[in-house]
Amino acid sequence: MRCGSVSCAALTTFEPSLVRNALESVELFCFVAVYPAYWCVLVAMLPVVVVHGGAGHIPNERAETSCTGVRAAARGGYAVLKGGGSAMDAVVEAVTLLENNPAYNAGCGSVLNVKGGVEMDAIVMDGRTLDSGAVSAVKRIANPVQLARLVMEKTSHLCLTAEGASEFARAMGIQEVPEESLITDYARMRWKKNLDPGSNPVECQMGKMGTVGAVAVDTEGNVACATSTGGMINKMEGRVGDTPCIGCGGYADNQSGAVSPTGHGEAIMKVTLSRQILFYMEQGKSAQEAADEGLAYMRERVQGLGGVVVVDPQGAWAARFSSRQMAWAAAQNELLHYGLYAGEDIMQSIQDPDLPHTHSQE
Ligand SMILES: NC(=O)C[C@H](N)C(=O)O
Repeated sequence: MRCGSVSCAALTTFEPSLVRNALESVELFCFVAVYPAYWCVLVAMLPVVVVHGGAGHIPNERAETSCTGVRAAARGGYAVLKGGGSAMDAVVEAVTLLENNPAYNAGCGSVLNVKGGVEMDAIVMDGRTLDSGAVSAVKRIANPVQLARLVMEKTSHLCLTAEGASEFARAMGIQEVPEESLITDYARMRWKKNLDPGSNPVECQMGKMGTVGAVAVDTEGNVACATSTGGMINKMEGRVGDTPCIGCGGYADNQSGAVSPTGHGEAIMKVTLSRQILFYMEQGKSAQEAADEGLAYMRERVQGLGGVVVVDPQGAWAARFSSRQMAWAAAQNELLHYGLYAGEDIMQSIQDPDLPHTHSQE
């Protein structure tokens, strides 16, 4: 398993927005002059965005594409944050980019249900207010994460499903797309393979997953999460997984942090993985420790595998998984970290990706 998590003990006593506002005053000018190290560390921690492209087994021929996509999504989310956007803006941007990328099981590229159709789930949550929005089993929508955000912002509900969600999308002016435009040759090939009497759908389900998600902290110290998925391959029609269920497929609270998970949805739901990890953080565990403990609990208690990206409000982050692989990327302090295999942490400059990449093993 791997993680990125920055130690910042001195920072935990500072409220980022207070410090930033005070910077305009002479007092803080003196403070920065006297304690430049504190200021440097604070500036280094926020903003941050961490994304994943699904836990599971990524075939060799798809590894590079998976890594390229998460790097692009982290860059996109980070650009939003650097431009003054909120954590919510950043996670929606990052997940939209991943939904539009056919390499992942979300939006275009979603896995097919047993009838060969696409039904998608998505959630967003805002750590400032605990507002959340989700959609489940939606069809013919290019970007379910954006629809989930509209559910949060424009309705008094937390989750809309199936036909009701489509009706709401139409009322919001979201164009439906042909179902075919969401289906890749790869998704169809896997669906067909799983219909073979000799196939092992359980093994396949535990294998190539590819749900996408993001967590972020903006310069104000606000956290948010977003997750989007086509679900589990050859699932029953109408199956709702963990993703749109608050506390399972994501959770964000400014008082503790934000989590976006991926993995076997039924297992994630049984242990309410996202909320459980934040509970561990509330008990004093770091993002990395809490992620590991949550994943270990899910493995021991319900034999579930998966992965998570986690942030705390100070900007410490973790990308951890109990599955064989998880494509992930994190952008912070003008550096992009990414990895796919256990223990991998490759770093490159955000501004200049052509500079040599640095490898560090845990
Ligand atoms: N790939 C995944 O992460 C699947 C998703 N958690 C689901 O069960 O719907």
